Amino acid sequence: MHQHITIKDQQLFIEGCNALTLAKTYKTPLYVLSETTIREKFREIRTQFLERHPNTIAAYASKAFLTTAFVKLVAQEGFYMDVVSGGELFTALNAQFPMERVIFHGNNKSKEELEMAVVNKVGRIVVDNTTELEILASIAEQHQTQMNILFRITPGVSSSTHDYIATGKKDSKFGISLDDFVIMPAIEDAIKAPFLNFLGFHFHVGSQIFDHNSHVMATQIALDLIKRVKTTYNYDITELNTGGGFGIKYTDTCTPQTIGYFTDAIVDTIDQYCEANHLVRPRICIEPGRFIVGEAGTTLYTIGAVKEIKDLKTYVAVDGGMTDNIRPALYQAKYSALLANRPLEETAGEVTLCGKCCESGDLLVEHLPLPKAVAGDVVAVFSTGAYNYSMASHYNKHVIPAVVLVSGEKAYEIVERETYADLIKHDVVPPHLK
Ligand SMILES: Cc1ncc(COP(=O)(O)O)c(C=O)c1O
Ligand SMILES: N[C@@H](CCCC[NH3+])C(=O)O
Repeated sequence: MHQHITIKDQQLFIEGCNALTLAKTYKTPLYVLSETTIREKFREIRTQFLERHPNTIAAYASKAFLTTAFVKLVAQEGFYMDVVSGGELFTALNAQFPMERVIFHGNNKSKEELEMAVVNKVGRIVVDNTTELEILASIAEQHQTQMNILFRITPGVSSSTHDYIATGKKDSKFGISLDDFVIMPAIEDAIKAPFLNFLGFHFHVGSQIFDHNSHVMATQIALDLIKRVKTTYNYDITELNTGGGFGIKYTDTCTPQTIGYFTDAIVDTIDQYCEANHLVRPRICIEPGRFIVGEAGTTLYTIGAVKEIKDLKTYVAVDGGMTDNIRPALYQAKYSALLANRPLEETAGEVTLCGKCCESGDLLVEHLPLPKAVAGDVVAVFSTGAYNYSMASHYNKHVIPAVVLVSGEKAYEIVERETYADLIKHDVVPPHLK
């Protein structure tokens, strides 16, 4: 398992913190994040990408996991931040994240969101479609504010991942189509717009990818476009954002690569093409989310009901489920898990780890080898740092669990567990029902 997970005296530790003590102190379900692992991922990106190649920037894709403390951590690490909504932008603003380091994405940004981005002078807006281009040009003009923009393009490449997290295919809802009659007039409009500073292009081919081929193919397509912009408009593209998507380890079947495996291939492709075609080598940006925070997360649950169906299967139910981790239900995502109180005990067979929501599909791990589990046991599910807390829901009026950041032997609660009162605080009763 991951470096920050160890077993001492038959007990599971996350960094220097005993998982059972965390579960007892903060209650379960509980999201636990290893700060050391997160910082190690930032360091890997720095040494293998930012410091290895000139004129590069890296942004953290905040959709993977975002809280105020996390914004502070990203700021401290000196990274940029990708936001995709007014809510994510607000979280960054409220935590005093430097706005010039914000990259604002989204396939359907509202006028209000675009206005918020302009008023707060975010560093870059990634324009997703021509409607947005028109609206943004007029908002920037109204506010007499010069805005840096990129175009998200749909490179038309497929990547080997789940369909729902593949975003680079031609039929994707994201990005501007590369059909000539769509992209070329849009580029011309962007170059001419008095309050827009057109930097270049962005693509994102998908998520949880282990092979650099789709990134390289999309890079080549973007480079051909950069060359066309130069020959058609004599305009130098100065930035190319190649997105995120770098895969992590959920189970032993995953084969994650270093960040350098991806970025070396991307940078080499760009360097060679630009040299051969006498183009200005654009600044290269990446924006990983899962890679930075995914492996750092562990979710702790307490086991309740155990249902053995003779000769069929055994359900082991925990006190959370699809409300804190929707990924198995949404993408058939696989996870690995251990009993935190008896991590070394021999397995008694395979079980289905399920949640407590009123859905048959509320399963966390199928075919999980586990010792004989009983009520009160604590189970740890690994690699839950990305797209778990950020995709949590209130289905069945479950409260969203607390998040604890551990660093060595210290544990810091960075999100408090919700209360039942939180669940109804926005309810309004009209007069005739009072
Ligand atoms: C535009 C964009 N950038 C970055 C990411 C981050 O992806 P990942 O968490 O797979 O690195 C996503 C999400 O898939 C995205 O849509
Ligand atoms: N939410 C997805 C990742 C983002 C996909 C689209 N940008 C996941 O859990 O894998």
